[in-house]
Amino acid sequence: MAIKSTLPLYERVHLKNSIPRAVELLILSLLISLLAYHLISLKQHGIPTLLAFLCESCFAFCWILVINCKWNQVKYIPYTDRLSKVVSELPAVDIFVTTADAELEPPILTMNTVLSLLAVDYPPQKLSCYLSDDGASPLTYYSLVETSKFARIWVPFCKKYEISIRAPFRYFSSCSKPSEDNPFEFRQEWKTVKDKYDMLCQKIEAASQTNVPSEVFSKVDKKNHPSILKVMIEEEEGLPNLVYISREKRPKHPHHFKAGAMNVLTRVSGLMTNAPFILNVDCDMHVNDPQVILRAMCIFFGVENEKDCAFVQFPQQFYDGLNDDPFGNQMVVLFKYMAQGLAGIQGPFYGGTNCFHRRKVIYGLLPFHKATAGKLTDEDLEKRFGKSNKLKESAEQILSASPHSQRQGGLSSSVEAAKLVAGCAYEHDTCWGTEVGWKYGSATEDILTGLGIQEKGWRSIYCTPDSPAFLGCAPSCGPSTMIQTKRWATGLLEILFSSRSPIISTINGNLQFRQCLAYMWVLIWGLRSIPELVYSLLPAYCIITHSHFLPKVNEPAILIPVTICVTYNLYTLSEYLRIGLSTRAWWNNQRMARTNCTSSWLFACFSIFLKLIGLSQTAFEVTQKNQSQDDDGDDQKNKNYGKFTFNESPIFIPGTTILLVNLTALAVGVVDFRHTSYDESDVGVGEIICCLWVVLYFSIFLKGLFGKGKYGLPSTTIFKSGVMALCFMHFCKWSVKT
Ligand SMILES: O=c1ccn([C@@H]2O[C@H](COP(=O)(O)OP(=O)(O)O[C@H]3O[C@H](CO)[C@@H](O)[C@H](O)[C@H]3O)[C@@H](O)[C@H]2O)c(=O)[nH]1
Ligand SMILES: [Mn+2]
Repeated sequence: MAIKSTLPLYERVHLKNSIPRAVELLILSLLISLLAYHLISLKQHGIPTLLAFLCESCFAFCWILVINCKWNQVKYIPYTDRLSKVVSELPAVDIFVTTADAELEPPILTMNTVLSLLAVDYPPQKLSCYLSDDGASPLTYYSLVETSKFARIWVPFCKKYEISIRAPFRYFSSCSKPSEDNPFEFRQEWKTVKDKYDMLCQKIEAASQTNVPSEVFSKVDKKNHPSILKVMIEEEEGLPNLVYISREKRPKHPHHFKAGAMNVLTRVSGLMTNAPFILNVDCDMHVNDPQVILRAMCIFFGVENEKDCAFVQFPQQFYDGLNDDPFGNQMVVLFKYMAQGLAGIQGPFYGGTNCFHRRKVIYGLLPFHKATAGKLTDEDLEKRFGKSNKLKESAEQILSASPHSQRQGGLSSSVEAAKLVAGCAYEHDTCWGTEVGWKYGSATEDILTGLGIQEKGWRSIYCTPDSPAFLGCAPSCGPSTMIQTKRWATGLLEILFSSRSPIISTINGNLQFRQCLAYMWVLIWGLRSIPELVYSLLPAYCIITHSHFLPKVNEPAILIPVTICVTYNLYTLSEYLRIGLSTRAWWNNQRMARTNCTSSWLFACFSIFLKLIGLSQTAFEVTQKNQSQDDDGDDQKNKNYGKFTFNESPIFIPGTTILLVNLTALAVGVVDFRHTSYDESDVGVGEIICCLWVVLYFSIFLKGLFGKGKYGLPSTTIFKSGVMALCFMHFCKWSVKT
């Protein structure tokens, strides 16, 4: 028995990566040689070389950050079968789901997420699921009422037959009919459950067409309403608790978007169930692996030192992803190598969803303080957590790590107190949003909150079971992809330029130096747009002005950029091929990376600039979540499957401009080439090839020039870009004269 209990609950495996490391260092040394070459030839070539030198210095710096992130690849493997031998009683877990807009986030998706959570393999009496609805939508409310009824047959069905997929829409689409080999009883029940699920879908669909009748929602304005709170399932045999919350909103009070919603969820659940662990997911992220909570518990209970695991982050993966990831938003490679590398430093960043937290960490506990409550007076508690006595009590319980005492009365008895802590004035003069809970001040509240945890010295753990733990949807058209990446880059810059930047945390706090570099890698996304923009115009500039930034083809130094280009592309390609992705996916992602960088990230820079000079505020634009691409006919659909779409947004101007400039430069280059013999020509072959390469990278826009409808660039965008391109040409001419 003694032997059994010493079996570890998880294993930490170092993955061998000597070859990638060697290639990374090779690329770095080549970059340094290129810089040296530019430095030497600075006098001879002037401005273009200087610009190239500056841009390449930025690229080299980013590359160092990348190498740092990827250096130690680590994987965690939890052993759920050992859990019951080590942990006699599983702890309670409060689950938070956030939704904000019933149109962009169809309630049926949210309901599937909720159902998949209610049906996980974990003692149901230990689970409570809280849905926060920032849209205060009667439809979402109604859907949840109906879902709670359906849950009463769905959950027992899943458990009885050990159904492997517990989001009904995924289950029924993967299994359209049980085979005849199944027992009669199962087939019968399957039919009933399927009929009930279809009915649920129909009801929600019908309700979305009409105004939903509801006594709770008479005259609710979603931007101006009191807290709405309803316990839908309470301590029922075999079912977790289920609670609906729509926090109070008033026009004059900032609501802090998702972070605000998370803090309300934390307080309300603190009053009602106060579980020591919290799982949070976005409304589109359903559970794909029913054992996921058990896996997380293996890690929480398996770590020798609590400090090593503030939170357990699972990767974001997506279902029904378009083939070969045309929009570059499935981020498979990113999650694989980057997050796995972070796992080898101080742990992964918090990703905002698919993450298990310790409640006490969210409450701001320091890792080396096992319990602080002894030292906290009532006044301290009030300053941190606000006026609610019940909340103060519950927080004290969490911070003092006193054994979980039985709640007085059920959830329903806390409804009034809970409405109070869900009020928009509750956080006044408290630490919510600063030292307690999810942090305010960035559109990427996840990174900011995770940084706040890690700077205290906590570590985190990245868990990647073979079958995806959670699955969600990725944006399915051009504009929403761009808006999402713009929001991320904006939020990240907000952190970089705030007093909470990781540099300060490393100097004053307990953030490890290498972790700080890792944060820098992600925080500077927006800034990278500037050197990339310059670099994508540089070859064109050189061709038009008959200057050079690359060595001539007959100089031996030309081998440096050529080798960088070949090695870098083979290296990134191998990352895709090693995990079974296609060459096409690699190319699509490279292309999107350039597009995102010079468009969305550039706009992020603009919006941060406007914010810094006090002209505007940043907001959280919710991503559209439905997979159906469009309402065109079926044939049409197949032909346009995965094709990039555009709209009037100015975000498409930089990409179009870059394309137009490079096309013009190519034309100029070809003409020049034909009018002069090779030897006397100033046109650099290297520059021409670069121009071509840029055109290939921006081929999305090339297609957009000729596309029809939403697959084409709007004529106003083309016109504006044309004007910008002309200005650039003018600038080139002017710069030669002076
Ligand atoms: O005012 C708001 C805005 C958003 N949300 C919710 O926040 C979640 C994430 O929003 P989404 O539009 O899906 O953004 P994504 O860019 O897909 O989200 C990623 O990036 C966010 C940070 O930018 C993280 O918070 C998310 O967890 C992460 O999945 C969704 O459940 C929303 O319902 C709210 O509850 N209230
Ligand atoms: Mn999302």
